[in-house]
Amino acid sequence: MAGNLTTADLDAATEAGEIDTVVVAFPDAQGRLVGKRVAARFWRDEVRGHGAEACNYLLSVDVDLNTVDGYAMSSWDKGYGDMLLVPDLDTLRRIPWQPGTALVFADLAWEDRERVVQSPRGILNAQRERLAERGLTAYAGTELEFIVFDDSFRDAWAKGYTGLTPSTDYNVDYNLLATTRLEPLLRDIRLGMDGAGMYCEGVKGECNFGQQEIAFRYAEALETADNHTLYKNGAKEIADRHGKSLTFMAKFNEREGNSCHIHLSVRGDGGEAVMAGDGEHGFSPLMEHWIAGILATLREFTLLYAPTINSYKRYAKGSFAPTGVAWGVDNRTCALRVVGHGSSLRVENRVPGGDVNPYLAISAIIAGGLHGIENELALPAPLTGNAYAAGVDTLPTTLREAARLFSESTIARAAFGDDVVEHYLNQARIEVEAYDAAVTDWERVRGFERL
Ligand SMILES: NC(=O)CC[C@H](N)C(=O)O
Repeated sequence: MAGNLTTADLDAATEAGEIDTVVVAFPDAQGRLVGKRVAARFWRDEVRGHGAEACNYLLSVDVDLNTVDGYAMSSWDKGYGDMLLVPDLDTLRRIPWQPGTALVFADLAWEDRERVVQSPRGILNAQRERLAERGLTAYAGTELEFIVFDDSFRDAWAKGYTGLTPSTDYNVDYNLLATTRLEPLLRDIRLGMDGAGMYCEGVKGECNFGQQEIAFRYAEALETADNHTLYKNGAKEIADRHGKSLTFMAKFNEREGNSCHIHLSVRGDGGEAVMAGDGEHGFSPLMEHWIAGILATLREFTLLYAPTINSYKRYAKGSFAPTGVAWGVDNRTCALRVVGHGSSLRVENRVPGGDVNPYLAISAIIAGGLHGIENELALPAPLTGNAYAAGVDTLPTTLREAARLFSESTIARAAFGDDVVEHYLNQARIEVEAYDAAVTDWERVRGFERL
């Protein structure tokens, strides 16, 4: 079970007055946690059995919750009606950093209980089902980096996010001195997440000023995506209480960006390892096809790994973020880095940044891997040495290019369906148009006096 509360536990905690609020949550199209807080007695009497409702515009608004055109599932013409939030009771958990609170994830359905296919959980469930048809299960771990600032979120907003003070004054990769100053916050986040049913492995400093990475143990793919979403929300809530702010944006400044490397392996129905074998590098044929499929779809699926304008700023040579389509064995310059042995053998996909929607990125990895298996794709030779200088195909360098590649992908349409492809193409189109219309600080600094 993914959460740490049974419905009976929750009823008992409600009866004892320990829990009074249940958050009914789901990831939106940007991968943000949204939903409602309901009274625990109302949860017990109504929501647990019948679900709750939310406006269907929540999957088709921009970051700022503006209603925007072009979405088939929801529009002014369709009246912006409701979707049903169907609680996934396996995800029920305590939220220790909020008093008297529990949380449950919900799947999104229409009134007739049909899946909302464009919903991130729905998309991942569809890919999990494709794997299950082959007797396979995916296990994933997501490694989110973030930067901590001494400014509160509200002060940072008021300053337009300029002139912020990072919580350390220098590169803190593996640092155990300056990062100690952050321990009260980092420890609260780690213990909070443990109390919400996650297995926190630890924290380490990273290269940018104030940059950190908290690691969690891998879990079944849906559980990991849910935990990732809750953790991002919770880390910000806990930072807020400490009067600090933190960001997962892919590239905050011109130094190192925030990655979200995704480690993923598949196993058989009985939990047995299927990726290790007698082939070259200790791979099974399935593993060879799997990597080949992820590699072959890397460019056309980049939209699902890198969903914002900002995502593409991270792909800088020599930054530890990838720029080229290559795989290697324990090679951090490659987009795909193979690590582990035996049952821990896995592919680390280094393309996603901290702004990724994990449900979509994990779905892309599974769909890519299945494409490789179904077509028995041959694995190219691994890249040894510096992938930045290897002259390999490059990842798309803009959201516009990634959207074009995704729109032309017959593999994406076969794997996800046209409804899903069109939905996320529209999201990209809206984002590109908003960016094209914005005049930025960079332009003013270059042009105001000197041009
Ligand atoms: N730990 C690392 O490999 C650093 C990753 C780097 N911060 C990125 O954005 O990809």
